[in-house]
Amino acid sequence: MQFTKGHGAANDFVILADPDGQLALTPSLVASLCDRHRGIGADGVLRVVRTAKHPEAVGRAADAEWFMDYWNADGSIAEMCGNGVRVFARYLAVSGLAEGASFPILTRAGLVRATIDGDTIAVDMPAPRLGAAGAATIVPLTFPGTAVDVGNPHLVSVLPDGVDLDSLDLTRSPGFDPALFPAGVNVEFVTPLPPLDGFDLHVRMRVYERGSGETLACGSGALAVAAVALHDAALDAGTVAVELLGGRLAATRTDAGWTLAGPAVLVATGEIDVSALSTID
Ligand SMILES: N[C@H](CCC[C@H](N)C(=O)O)C(=O)O
Repeated sequence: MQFTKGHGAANDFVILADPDGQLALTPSLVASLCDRHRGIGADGVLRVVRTAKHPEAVGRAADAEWFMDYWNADGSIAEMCGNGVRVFARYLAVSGLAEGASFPILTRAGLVRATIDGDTIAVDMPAPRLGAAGAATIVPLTFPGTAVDVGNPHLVSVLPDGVDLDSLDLTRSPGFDPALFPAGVNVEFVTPLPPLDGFDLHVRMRVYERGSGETLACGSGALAVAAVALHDAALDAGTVAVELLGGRLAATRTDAGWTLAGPAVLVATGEIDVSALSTID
């Protein structure tokens, strides 16, 4: 089976071209592909399938030719992946499956439009919906967090003064109330940075992703963090520079909606011997 490897700000993905939806992807196969020692290694899998050929997307073919079937590294499925859909767009453009610099892509969280500008790919994203500030507490850190829905669930905690982002142990999932997030949640920790020319706000974040653990970048998480930062600054529009371990993403709100922009690059292609993948059950 052919694959392509790509990443957006070091949030990396195995891309599987499956235009007719023939691949029998399973949680076990996805987890094996994402295994960084026994498989290819990635934070997730992007399956490229024609909208008309995916059972979850039937009827939407008129909106977009391609559907992003996103899977987390543990084999779970997620509704949205902001870095993934940007890498997906790069793949469509490079492989000639999409024409022009701007085109629609269907995701489980709805339709997004990707716009390619050299090394940068921007996507319009679902408008983040904020829950009540402080309604969710991250334990045992006991930091208050704000739930943010970006099509997928996020819990954003602005660190108290004096708490160093690098001091957080994100080798395991931060605790949260499962009653608040029955399907799990991506947890972001954010701290302000000094102003940066060309941006209204400047922050730094780390993230423990649902289904993938700590990743070097999270696009939907950057949008969730930007939404909380703009809200806390009483700004109803603006561009937030979000520094992540893997690089910088820009999250912008205008009265037309929200966009996420940053690098998206394809680094390799190869052949998978599926029979040699140890299934991780
Ligand atoms: N782990 C996330 C999906 C990937 C999100 C992230 N990689 C991004 O770029 O948005 C979830 O289960 O909702």
